[in-house]
Parts: sequence; C-alpha cells; structure tokens
Amino acid sequence: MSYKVRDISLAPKGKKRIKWVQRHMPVLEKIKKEFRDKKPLEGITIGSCLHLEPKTINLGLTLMEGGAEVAMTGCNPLSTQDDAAAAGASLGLNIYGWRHETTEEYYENIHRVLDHEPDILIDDGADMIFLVHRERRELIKNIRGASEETTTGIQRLKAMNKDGELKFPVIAVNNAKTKYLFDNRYGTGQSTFDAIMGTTNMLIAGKTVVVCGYGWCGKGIALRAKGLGAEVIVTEVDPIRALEARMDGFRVMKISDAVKYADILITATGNIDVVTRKEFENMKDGCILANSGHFNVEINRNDLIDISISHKKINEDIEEFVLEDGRRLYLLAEGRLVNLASSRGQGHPSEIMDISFSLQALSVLYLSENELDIGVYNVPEEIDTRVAKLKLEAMGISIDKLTEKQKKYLSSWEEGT
Ligand SMILES: NC(=O)c1ccc[n+]([C@@H]2O[C@H](COP(=O)([O-])OP(=O)(O)OC[C@H]3O[C@@H](n4cnc5c(N)ncnc54)[C@H](O)[C@@H]3O)[C@@H](O)[C@H]2O)c1
Ligand SMILES: O=c1[nH]cnc2c1ncn2[C@@H]1O[C@H](CO)[C@@H](O)[C@H]1O
Ligand SMILES: N[C@@H](CCS)C(=O)O
Repeated sequence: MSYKVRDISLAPKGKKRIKWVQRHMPVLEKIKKEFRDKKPLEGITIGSCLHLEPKTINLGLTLMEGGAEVAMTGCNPLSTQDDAAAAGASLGLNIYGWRHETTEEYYENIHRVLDHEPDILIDDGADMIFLVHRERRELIKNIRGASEETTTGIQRLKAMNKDGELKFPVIAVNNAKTKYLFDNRYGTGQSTFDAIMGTTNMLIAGKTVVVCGYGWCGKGIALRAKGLGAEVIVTEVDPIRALEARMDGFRVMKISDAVKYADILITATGNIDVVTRKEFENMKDGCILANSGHFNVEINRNDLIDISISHKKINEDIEEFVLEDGRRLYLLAEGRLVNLASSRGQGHPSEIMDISFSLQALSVLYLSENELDIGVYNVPEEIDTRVAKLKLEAMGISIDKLTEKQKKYLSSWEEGT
C-alpha cells in the first residue's frame, strides 16, 4: 500500500467521519457485505478519480472488501478532505491527494493512480480517462473499462467516442435514473445551499436567487432556494426546460435581465462562459457568485479580474472583486463547484451518495464480469432497479405489485370505454 496525503496523523479524525457516513449508507454497506463474502473483485485493480471525502473512501473500502486493489485520487484540486484521505490510507487504500493541489499536483496524483496499472477506472469529469488516452496509452490494452460519475464527463466521453478516439468501454453511471433523479437534483439542491450558507453565514429568505440552467441540478437548486424563502429566477437556453421552470412557478428571463436582480447567482449548466463581463457589469453591489456545475469555467473569473480595480480573498472561500464604481462582487470557492470545493462544502448527503456509489460498485462489478466493446453504455436496467429496491427497503418502504389482470390490461389494447 502506498500513499501521498497532506497529513497522515489526521487519520483518527477521518475514521470517525467515515464511521458516521457508513451509518447512513445502508445499501452500500449491504453490497460491501456481499463483496466481503464472495470476493468478486479478487485480482482486479481499480483506479478512481472522485472527490475524496468520507463517502468516497467508503466506496473504496467496499471495493477493497470485494478483493480489489484500490488506488484513489481526487477529481478536483480543491475538493479533497485531508482527514478522510489520511483515514483511507491508514485503512489500506492507496491514496494520492490533498486539499488545494496545484494543477500540476492534480495531474501528478492521477498519474500516481495510473502507475498501479488499473483494470477498471472510476472517473468524475473524465480527466483520468483523458489522461490515459493522451499520455498513458500503454495502459489501454489492460483496461477492461471505466465508469463515469457525472453529466459533463459523459458528454465529453460521448464526443470522444463519436470522433473514434475512445479506446475502451465506459458505463455512464450519471445516466442511471437512480443517479440523476436523486444525486443531481436533491443532492446538489441541498449541498449547494449547505455550502453557500456555511461559507457566507447569510440568510436566503427574502433574497433573489438566480439559477442558471434548469437541468437536474438546476431543478434541485431552484427547489431548495424556493423552500428557503428566496425569490427564484431561472435562465435557460432550452425552450422546454425554460417552460418547465416557468410552470414550476419560477420567473424565467434572459441572463442579461436576471443579473440585475440577483443577490445570489448559481450556475449549474455544464457550460462555459455562462456569466461573463457583460453580466458582471450589470450586477448589484454585493452579489454572491457560486458555481455548482462543471470545473471553473461557468463563471468567467478572468473577465471578473479584468473589470475589477482590485480583488482579494477575504477568507478561504470568498474572493472580493471591487469594480471601478465601487460595487463589490463575491466569488465563492474560486468558481469551482461550491458544494465540494469550499471548505464548508461536505458534498452531497450520505443517503444520496449511498445510491450513487452503490451504482458505482455494481457497475464496476458488471465491468469485471462482462467483456464490452468500445462505447458509452447505460447502467443495465437490472442494476438501476435493484439499487432503487434496496434503497426503498433500507428506508422501510414497501410498494405494491401489479396483479396479473393489471399486467394484462397494461399490455393490451382491446378494452375501451
Ligand atoms: N455540484 C455537484 O455535485 C454536481 C452534481 C451533479 C452534476 N454536476 C454537474 O453540474 C452540471 C449540470 O448537470 P445536470 O445533470 O443538471 O445537467 P443537465 O444537462 O441536466 O442540465 C444542464 C442545463 O443547463 C442548460 N444550459 C446550458 N447552457 C446554458 C446557458 N448558457 N445558460 C443557461 N442554461 C444553460 C441546459 O439547457 C440544461 O438544461 C454538469 O456539469 C454536471 O456534471 C455537479
Ligand atoms: O460528497 C460527495 N462525494 C463524492 N462525490 C460527490 C459528492 N457530492 C457530489 N458528488 C459527485 O460529484 C459529481 C460532480 O463532480 C456529481 O455527479 C456527484 O455525483
Ligand atoms: N471533476 C469535475 C467535474 C464536475 S462536473 C469538477 O470537479 O469540476
């Protein structure tokens, strides 16, 4: 076992936090027990590039119980939680990563994971998969496949596959119903506000919150903003989603208009340059800017620097930009996904990552048991349904079954009024 973490003496603190999340991840715990009994991953090496925090370490431990050798790094230079990383290392995982890596360190750590010559990769945003294709092509012949955690990663991998550049199969975990309907919506909805409120200690009630993007994440953020008492304005580029936002009760307008009202603006589009110079120029004094989407490109920080006469960090996670006329704008967590990159961001709740990481564990098992051709695959429906059933069971919820008569009715066309 090898590791490179900030401070291994933080392990006891990390272990306590891991124990706590395990109590709220019953489905993954059940899979862990099955893995422990059957050792289905014996002889397999797994390399992951996922936000390194207690719930992710619990996924690593699950795979290790299945017999795999596991090497892990973070998928964002700001999101690793050092106590969890130290605990993971002390529990037998190969861990490389620390909070506040430079870009160079970030890629060095991905290389360290790849040095274990993994058979299966788990990625979030596809940085590790791209690195293999660009710089570590000698590893490709050994790789059975990968699973990808997030919307943007899948979008990039599909583009790569379309261009004939993808060289192994990938399972699109994000596209499972039990992923995006819960993780992206309720997970991002809660963890975004958890981080913004923890970072700013500000009231949401009575504020105007602008949400850019009404996809699965945007829907969750808008819903929680409304629940916390904010007035919510949504901006979109997709007419159907814009209509949906309107009928869900939100105001919808162009971003050029929306920014004039924003007390807090949150991006969740997966797109570049959603908020740029012309939007900053029309913002109110004191506007809080946060991204809960993709990398650090949704809010254009360079434009913000260009139009500011000064900028400085006023604490670890808040950067103040002073414009020529004296207005001040505040960017959280350097414009990286606020729910994980800010020091107050703990990521999604454990109950949510229980579902997402159970999907990951079962997708890895599927990759280990099946030879797939190159391509981007959905999570098999049996896995999606199994995870939903296990979660309902863990929540103590029973549901009805179709009767034979009902099944027949639903599959026939003869009966009318
Ligand atoms: N912070 C987190 O923990 C977390 C969790 C899940 C996903 N994500 C990331 O969040 C992003 C969004 O994910 P999603 O699942 O909601 O994707 P999605 O595709 O469901 O939604 C994105 C929405 O943004 C809209 N959009 C695109 N460009 C826009 C623009 N310029 N202005 C306004 N709207 C625009 C699209 O039309 C779409 O409706 C992705 O990058 C994803 O990887 C983050
Ligand atoms: O607490 C967490 N631990 C690990 N991964 C997380 C957590 N919260 C959200 N995500 C994952 O991060 C991806 C975007 O980068 C999301 O798809 C989500 O599944
Ligand atoms: N790993 C990437 C994916 C976000 S969608 C990030 O942390 O920004």
